[in-house]
Amino acid sequence: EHKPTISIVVAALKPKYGIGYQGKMPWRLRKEIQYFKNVTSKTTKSNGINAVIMGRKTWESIPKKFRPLPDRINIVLSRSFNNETIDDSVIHADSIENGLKLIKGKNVDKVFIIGGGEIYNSVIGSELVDNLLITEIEHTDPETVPMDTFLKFPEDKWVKQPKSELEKFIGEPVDENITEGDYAYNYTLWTRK
Ligand SMILES: NC(=O)C1=CN([C@@H]2O[C@H](COP(=O)(O)OP(=O)(O)OC[C@H]3O[C@@H](n4cnc5c(N)ncnc54)[C@H](OP(=O)(O)O)[C@@H]3O)[C@@H](O)[C@H]2O)C=CC1
Ligand SMILES: COc1ccc(Oc2cccc3nc(N)nc(N)c23)cc1
Repeated sequence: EHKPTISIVVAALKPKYGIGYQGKMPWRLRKEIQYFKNVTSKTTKSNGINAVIMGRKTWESIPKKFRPLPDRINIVLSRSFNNETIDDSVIHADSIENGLKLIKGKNVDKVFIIGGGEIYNSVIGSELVDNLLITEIEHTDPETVPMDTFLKFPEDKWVKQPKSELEKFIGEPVDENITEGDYAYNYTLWTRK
């Protein structure tokens, strides 16, 4: 069984890497949402499937009719969960390690940690995480964008890869310098130094 790569995938507003406000994302970037759906769903492994790992609060803020996120195994983390497989697409676990144990044998290709703030910041220091897929967002006046959740990642421990490496990881070309309203953003891949 090949060991799946584990990547954080997040959209963050520079320079403070803000990611949320009052339980929501402070922006709605249509092409960026498409990128997120495509990257986390696309698998190059024959009859493979990807898994997404999220915190209980992020799961609860997905409207019932839209969860689980389709075409991906959804692993939800809560300290009060027993480790159990709920159905073909949903797994409950009390840690990432225990969640990963429950997907063994399911032909999982890539694993993506999709939020939220507490999950990101509790795993970003862990050796478990191989890649950071950060959509780096810029704004004409970032201080005017309301934020209360920030990605705390040690920039000295990670190195931003060239776009060619990101495209290799995803398996297709990516746009650059995308603008939507007052936002401009680029997709990036970071690996450990
Ligand atoms: N910009 C972006 O790309 C994204 C931003 N976000 C933003 O993040 C915010 C939501 O994040 P947040 O409120 O922190 O909630 P999370 O989605 O991170 O969920 C937090 C819950 O996850 C569980 N949990 C956290 N750490 C662990 C751990 N180490 N082991 C087991 N369970 C754990 C706990 O559940 P319990 O309490 O049940 O024990 C905790 O209460 C929102 O603002 C959302 O918009 C979310 C996704 C993407
Ligand atoms: C409320 O549920 C969710 C909230 C956020 C979420 O993650 C995202 C949603 C939309 C776009 C996203 N873009 C990137 N780069 N990373 C994420 N994790 C995203 C996924 C589910």
